Amino acid sequence: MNHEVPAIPITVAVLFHSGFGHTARQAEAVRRGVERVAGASVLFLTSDEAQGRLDDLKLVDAIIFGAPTYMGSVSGRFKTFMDSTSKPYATGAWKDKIAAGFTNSGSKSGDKLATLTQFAIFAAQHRMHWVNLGLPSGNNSTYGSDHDLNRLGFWLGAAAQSNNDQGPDFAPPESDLLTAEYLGERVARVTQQFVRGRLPAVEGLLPDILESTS
Ligand SMILES: Cc1cc2nc3c(=O)[nH]c(=O)nc-3n(C[C@H](O)[C@H](O)[C@H](O)COP(=O)(O)O)c2cc1C
Repeated sequence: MNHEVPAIPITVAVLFHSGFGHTARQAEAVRRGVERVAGASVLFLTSDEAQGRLDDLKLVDAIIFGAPTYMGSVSGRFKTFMDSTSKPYATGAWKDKIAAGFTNSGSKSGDKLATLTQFAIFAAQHRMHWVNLGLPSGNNSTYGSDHDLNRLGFWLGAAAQSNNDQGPDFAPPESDLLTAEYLGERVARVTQQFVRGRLPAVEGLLPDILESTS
């Protein structure tokens, strides 16, 4: 029996800020990952645009948050967006949506974990379900390299690093963009599984699955 998740239509918002274009490259990679999944479409918004699109965000199934790490936290412009969401917070408009996050910074660590943690707490305050990166850490052995997926070794979300003297045409490197793509695809697949679980129309599938595993 085929256990592939059927192509359930879902919308995933990729919602990000980028001051100089590096995190925007990462956001585009997340978008490509989502779009690889049949049935998934993307609402691609900067955090400035998103402040005027809160009604549209009510309708999406998942939101992937992205920002550069500035001074050990999300950028100020992204925080302005966060603080503009008190209405969906109060009404529970994002409750039970899927959430995930990504960040990029100049240093290999750069305190990116603080930014990913900030996204996860923000999602929890909105009563969303956090999805982690789902990759083992790369580049942590004698046969590892900077070409590995998750070369920076984060689990909470996707991390990227852009050398401070390189523009967004050159940074972040391909491995970080592929890591971001992986996150986008993972979130889309998890979202489909979650949405499928709430669909009364597919209840009939359950006995088949139980039979084949018993
Ligand atoms: C105000 C400011 C604060 C920054 N703080 C950090 C930091 O805490 N850690 C770090 O590794 N890089 C830091 N950087 C470097 C940026 O994270 C890096 O240049 C990143 O690629 C910028 O992404 P963007 O082009 O999407 O804005 C900072 C840059 C700026 C402008």
